[in-house]
Amino acid sequence: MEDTQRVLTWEEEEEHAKVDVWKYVFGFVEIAVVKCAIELGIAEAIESHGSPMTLLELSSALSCDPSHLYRVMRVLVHLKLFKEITTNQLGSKGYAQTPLSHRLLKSGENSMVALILLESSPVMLAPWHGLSARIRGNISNQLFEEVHGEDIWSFGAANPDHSKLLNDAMTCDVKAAVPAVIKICIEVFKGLETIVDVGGGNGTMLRLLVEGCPWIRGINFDLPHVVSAAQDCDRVENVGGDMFDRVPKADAVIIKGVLHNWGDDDCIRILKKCREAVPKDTGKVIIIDAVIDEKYEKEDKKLAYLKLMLDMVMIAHTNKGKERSLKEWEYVLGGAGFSGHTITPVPAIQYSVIQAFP
Ligand SMILES: C[S@@+](CC[C@H](N)C(=O)[O-])C[C@H]1O[C@@H](n2cnc3c(N)ncnc32)[C@H](O)[C@@H]1O
Repeated sequence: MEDTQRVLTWEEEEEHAKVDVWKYVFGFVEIAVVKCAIELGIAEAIESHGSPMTLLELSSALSCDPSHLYRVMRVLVHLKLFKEITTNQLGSKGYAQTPLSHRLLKSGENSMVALILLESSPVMLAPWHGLSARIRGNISNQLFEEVHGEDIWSFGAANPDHSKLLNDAMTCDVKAAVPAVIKICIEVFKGLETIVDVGGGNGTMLRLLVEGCPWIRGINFDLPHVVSAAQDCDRVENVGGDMFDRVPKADAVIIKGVLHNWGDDDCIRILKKCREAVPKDTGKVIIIDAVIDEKYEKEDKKLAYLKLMLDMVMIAHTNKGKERSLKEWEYVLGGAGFSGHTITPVPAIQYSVIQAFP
């Protein structure tokens, strides 16, 4: 995509830098204020009120001190999470929802609450303090393990509340991604009678998939402690196990947001198990993950940045996980013995659909 913006002079950049650097001083404040909004239930209060709320209405509904709430709302309005609109001819103002604040509702198809609460939890924030030590190689363990004494999946097995938050957080992402995938890639699922979702978490992806493609039956496959808390759903069977040992057989495997948690060697091991689980002549493995466009040619800048942030998250929270470029995907797919693949970027989200053929 051609960049039509004029290149700034050093002096102009210097002027911007004076203000821009504060983003790195107080960047965490945005997350803290959004977390505060979620915990106070601001979006719920305005939603159940049914129309814009004045400061006094909102502070009384939330049992908050109006002067403090006013300051929080001033930031949230500045961030365009909520908007302040004139509600009558006398010029009274009220706070109203936006598409972003709808994502701060605890329930609902667009909710991102669990994901925000997970990533801003003390458990997930703690490893970030060791990022430079990890990059220098002063910490050989994964950062998460260094801080919590075990990897993220064992930690989840021992801490059911954290495991639930993690699975609920993944559900937020699935609800945003799967309808977009089905819309652009319905052909991928035609002709499949059975599909196994490897690392399928609480089964939300398969629920949405069998709803969108009613000809499919699914197997939700994940670690035993994860599937034991999975939801029951018609035409979906929950199976516990370890993807490094075996993957249940089906016409196709789908695997979303799992391979980026692992280094190349582990990825190849997982992909080999996936390849062995599907018929050699008609089967396929459908990978839903990010593909980093290293040339930044055709990409939306916000999505490109999101993928780079996700890549940092992989360093903080996994051992050798990473977001992969096209070449890196080709390497692991080739290493796992696939004969060919196609890649379809899904518009407006960070993922591509990679179909790999045995
Ligand atoms: C980042 S989550 C992705 C969940 C879901 N696919 C999604 O996209 O929302 C990774 C999943 O891999 C599962 N997992 C980790 N190790 C596993 C293993 N050895 N065998 C099966 N599943 C595993 C985790 O329990 C978790 O549900």
